[in-house]
Amino acid sequence: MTIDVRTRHAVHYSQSERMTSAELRENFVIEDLFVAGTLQAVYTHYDRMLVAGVTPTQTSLGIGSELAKLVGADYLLERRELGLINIGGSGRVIADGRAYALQPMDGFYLGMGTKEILFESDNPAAPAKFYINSAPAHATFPSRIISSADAIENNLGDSATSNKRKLYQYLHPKVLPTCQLLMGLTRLETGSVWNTMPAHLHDRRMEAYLYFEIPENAFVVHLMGRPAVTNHLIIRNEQAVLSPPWSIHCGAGTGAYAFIWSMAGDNQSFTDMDMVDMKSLK
Ligand SMILES: O=C[C@H](O)[C@@H](O)CC(=O)C(=O)O
Ligand SMILES: [Zn+2]
Repeated sequence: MTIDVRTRHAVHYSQSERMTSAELRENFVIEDLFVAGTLQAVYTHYDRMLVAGVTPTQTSLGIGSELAKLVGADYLLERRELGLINIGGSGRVIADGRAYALQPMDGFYLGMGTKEILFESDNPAAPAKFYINSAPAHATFPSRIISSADAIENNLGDSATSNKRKLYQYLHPKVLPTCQLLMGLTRLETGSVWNTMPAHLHDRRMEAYLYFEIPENAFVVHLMGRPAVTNHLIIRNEQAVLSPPWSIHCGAGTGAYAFIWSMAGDNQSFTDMDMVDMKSLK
């Protein structure tokens, strides 16, 4: 199958707090997003966010009728917008006949109304890996590349607390208008391992994390749950985590790593976070 589509239902914390590790993974971890020559899609009921990984090799891969059917439209972006960041080799997106070349770590926004979408890699041996998020939209904003240089750089954390990191805002109101989607990339500095510490909540926006640049034997311990009832998820390279509105989302790696965070929901204010008192974590 070159296109695989799965659905994830929204989960109440009273259920997740009783789950085994395997059940938590089935509901909150996406293990195989980047499978050579395929499009892997997960339709979540958190703000109807669609999370997908596209890894084109010899031939192009397109967003076709399976995803249109999934959202009950003539084509996926009939009433949706799409954002992506390329975490693989160079490649391109062809949108309604127009080609957009994307280097590693380049981002891309496709506005509502785009009908035909194809993905290609320059070199099948080092394929592009397009990490995609799509959310419902109400207006058409211009499609455009957000190069890694266009993203807004923020310096966060401190090496003394092992959380020194650079956070790049790609899909952000200061960079370009979108309906819902916010998207960016955070990279830990060597020797730092903690992301999003101290942790926060934002009940009005869901969030997804795609962890990458994790060496083979390394991993990230991602923390989820209500602050007083946390669970952990062991995350390997290029696995994603769905973060429900009621959940903290932070983690520590066995070394440095990077991740793409993205959000959809009621506002686009990146700084709208309810900080959690770290003394309350259990
Ligand atoms: O709501 C914002 C998100 O949780 C992330 O952007 C946080 C993050 O990447 C970090 O602190 O490193
Ligand atoms: Zn957050």
